[in-house]
Order: sequence, then C-alpha cells, then structure tokens
Amino acid sequence: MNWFDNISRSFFDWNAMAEVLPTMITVGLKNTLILAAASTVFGVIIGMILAIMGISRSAWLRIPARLYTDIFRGLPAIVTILLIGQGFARIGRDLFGPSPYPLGILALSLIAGAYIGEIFRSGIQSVDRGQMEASRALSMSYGQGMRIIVVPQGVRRVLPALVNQFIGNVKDSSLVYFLGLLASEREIFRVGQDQAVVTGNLSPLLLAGVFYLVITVPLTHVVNTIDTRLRIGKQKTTTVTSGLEEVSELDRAQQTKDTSAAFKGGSIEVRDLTMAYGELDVLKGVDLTVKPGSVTCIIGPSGSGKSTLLRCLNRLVEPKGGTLLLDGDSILAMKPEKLRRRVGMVFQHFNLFPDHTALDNVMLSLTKIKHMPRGEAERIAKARLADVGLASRQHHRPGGLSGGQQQRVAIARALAMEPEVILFDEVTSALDPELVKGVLNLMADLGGRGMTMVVVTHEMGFARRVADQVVFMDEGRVVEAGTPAQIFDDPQSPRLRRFLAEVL
Ligand SMILES: Nc1ncnc2c1ncn2[C@@H]1O[C@H](COP(=O)(O)OP(=O)(O)OP(=O)(O)O)[C@@H](O)[C@H]1O
Repeated sequence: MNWFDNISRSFFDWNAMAEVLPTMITVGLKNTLILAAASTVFGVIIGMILAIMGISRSAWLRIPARLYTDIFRGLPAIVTILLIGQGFARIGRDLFGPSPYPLGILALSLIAGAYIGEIFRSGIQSVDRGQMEASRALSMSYGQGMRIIVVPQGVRRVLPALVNQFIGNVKDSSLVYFLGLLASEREIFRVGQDQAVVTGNLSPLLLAGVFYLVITVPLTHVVNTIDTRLRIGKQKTTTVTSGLEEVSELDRAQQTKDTSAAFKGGSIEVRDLTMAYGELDVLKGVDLTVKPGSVTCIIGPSGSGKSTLLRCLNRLVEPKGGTLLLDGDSILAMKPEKLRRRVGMVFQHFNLFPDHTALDNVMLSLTKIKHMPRGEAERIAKARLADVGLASRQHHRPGGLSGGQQQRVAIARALAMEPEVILFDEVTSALDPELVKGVLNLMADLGGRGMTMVVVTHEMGFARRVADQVVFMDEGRVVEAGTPAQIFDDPQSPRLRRFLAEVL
C-alpha cells in the first residue's frame, strides 16, 4: 500500500500539524480574523455610501458609484491587492510604517465595498414603495423614512448576503500573503504554507484548510438560520382566525369602548385643483368642500383621478395648481411633514412595517416623530389598538395578522397621530368579503364620532349609509356632488347614471 503511505505522509503528518498548531492559532487565525473583520467593517461603510449614491436621483452620484462598482467587481481580487499593495507601498510606508498589512486591509475593503454596495442597493430597492409612502404619510421626511423604515428593512433582508460576504473576505484574506507579510502578520494560509515548505509535506496546509472550514461552515449555517428567521419572523405561533371570529372580535371591542370620545375634525376646501403626471393631466380643475366632522365618499370609474385627489390633499403628490385649504390654512404653503401630522392616510395595501409588531407600528411615529416618551406612546398605541379590536394581538407582526386585522392596525396607526382629517384610499379593496364589513363598521364609527374623513371607495352601500356627501369623479373632474340620496336616487348627469347602472 505504497500510495496509502504516500498520502498519509503528505497530508496526515500529525507531528507536523501539532508543531504548527500553536502558531496557526495565535498568529494565523488571529490575523485572518482581523483582516476579514476589518475589511468587512470598512466594506460595509464603503458599501453603504455606494448604495446611497447608487439610488440617488443625481447622475453625479450614480455614475461614480457605478464606475467604482464595475472596476472593483470586475478586477480579479489578486490584481487589486497587488496594485494597491505595491503601487501605494511608498505612501503606505509613510502612513503606516513598513508593514504591508494595512494596505492589504485597504485593498480587501475596497473590493468588499463594491460587492456590499450592490447587496445594500438591491436590498433597499427591494423594499416595497408603499413603505416609503406610509412613512411619509406618517409625517416622516424622505430622509427619516429612509433611515427609520426603508434602509433598516433593506439591510435586514440582506443580512444573510452580508454574512456570505464575510465568508468571502475570510477566504480572500489569504491573498494578502502576496504582499510579503512580516512573520507576526501571517494569516492562516501563509502560516500553513511556510510550515509546509519547512516540513516538506502538505499537512500544515491541510490544517490551514481545516481552520478555514471551522470558520466558514458554522457561518454558513448561521446564514441559513438568519434567513429562515427573517422569512418567518420571530413569532412563535401564527394564529389563524376565521373571518367570522374576527367580525365578532371587532363587535366586542365596539361594545366595550368609550364611545363618548369624540374627534375634532378639520375642514377642507379645494378650488380649481390641477395635477399632472408628466404630460398626463390627471386632475383638471377639481372643486371640493369637506365640512368639519363629515364623511365624504369619492366614487367614480377607474383612472378618474380619485386616488390622485386624495394624495394631493396630503401632498404625497404635488399639485400643479389650485387652492387647497385645511381649516383655512393653505396646504401648499405648509411644510409637508407638518401637514401630514394633521392629515392621516390609510392605504389599500395597508403598508404596515413588516419587521415591527402591531404595537410598534402604531407607536413608531409617536416616538420618532412626536418624540413622545416610550411609556406614554405605548399607552396611546395600546388604547388605539383596543379601539380597533386588536388589544390581544398587539405583539403580532403584520405577517401573522389577516388582511382585515392589518387594515385595522393601519387605521389605529393613523388615529394615534390625532389627525384632524383621515384619507382612506380604497381600504377594503384588498380584503376578503367577510372582513370588509368589520373595517367599514370601524370607519362608520369614526365618522360618527366626528372625524373628518375623505374616503375613496367602491363600496356603494357604505357611501349611501355613512357619507354626508358623495362626490362622483370622471376624467379628472368632479361631475356631481351631493347627499347620498341626491347622488344615488336622483343622479343628474348621464355619466353618473351610466356609472351607477354599471356598479349597483
Ligand atoms: N405614479 C403615476 N405615474 C403616472 N401616472 C399615474 C401615476 N399614478 C396614477 N397615474 C395615472 O393617473 C390617472 C389617475 O389615477 P388614479 O389612481 O388617481 O385614479 P383612480 O380614480 O384612483 O383609479 P383607481 O380606482 O383605478 O385607483 C390614471 O390614468 C393613472 O394611470
């Protein structure tokens, strides 16, 4: 068995391994971890800057970020390491002394930065647009929305990819040996390689390989665990509730609630409002009066500009012209963030923050925007969740709630800011039929308690039952407005008559 002896001697010379083991740990492992960790940390900083430049609207930021990424991702790692390590050796010596180690870290960081930048960018861009819209509707500025909601969500999504990048850096750190490290600076590979030369067999190198596996294999499993946890959330049990049980859950909350609590609704006045998306004129001179504490339902065919009108009222889109007043104050002259504290919004697709519990969703803008102490914010958030029948589900994340429950959390979240007006944009369109009633009843209750509400809806029954005023829009104009009886029982225009014939 000559070949067996041969292999044994080459790879499994235990003495050679034992001899190198202490140096492998105290020098090799230490330096590999320093190189990998430092280049990951600097890489994350470079990557975050590149990602923000990469999603910027300015080409002056986007193009340099693109160029950087293309260059450092396109070049083989060893070429970059040699170019930086040797090309800047003189400056390196002046700055850091004789050791090439810092230049090695620099080169590894520059390479890692390019990859991490792409990881962050795709993570941030994969966050649903509705998240930013919801943040802005809760009166966060663009920067706050990015910092508090979008970027953390994007980063959390790419955590597994970042750990993978660290694994890559552990492996790439072996390339730094080309720069000629001092004995005390050698990383795992170099320690193994040197000893292999001394002993004349590959056992020390095999030991180096084992060290790499000991670092990387458990990390790969950590990646998988993080990945699974992120997908499922930390929730232990996701209770599936029957839709009918949900309806009674809300009924019970309505009965036990303090119904005397009334809102102080504001008024809205819109004159000659125009708005365009590029060349497309969407609103063509809209007039609308909403009295304090009243419910206005906006109905009309798809594409008639209903949602756009709503978005103009809290300036999620900017009008082209016209006059908009909130309690007599010019909406267009107000700072959007200030306006949105007074005008809340609830969306068709809820746009709850998925990484936060129901309670946190409601609390977030109280603590971050209103700077309320946590205790007080929590008290208010719990009360609002109780109002919408979700006291028992405050610690659930949106993923563990039904559509109807999510929409009620969204309503509680808007209510917590104590707005004067709430805008509802087709909030029941994405719900199962038996859950629609619960949300509509909740909205009717708010209307009854004096909240000013502007509701874009296809629920004609709700409009007839709850609205003080129904507004029919078509092709960017208000065609008819009046009481539910006027609109539904005595339509004047042929267009409204045709629309009602289609939907009723
Ligand atoms: N972000 C956008 N960019 C370009 N065009 C848009 C945008 N949002 C809406 N539009 C267009 O503006 C018009 C009015 O859209 P809007 O969503 O206000 O109508 P809507 O009456 O609410 O319709 P629906 O009932 O289908 O939601 C449509 O033609 C739509 O395609």
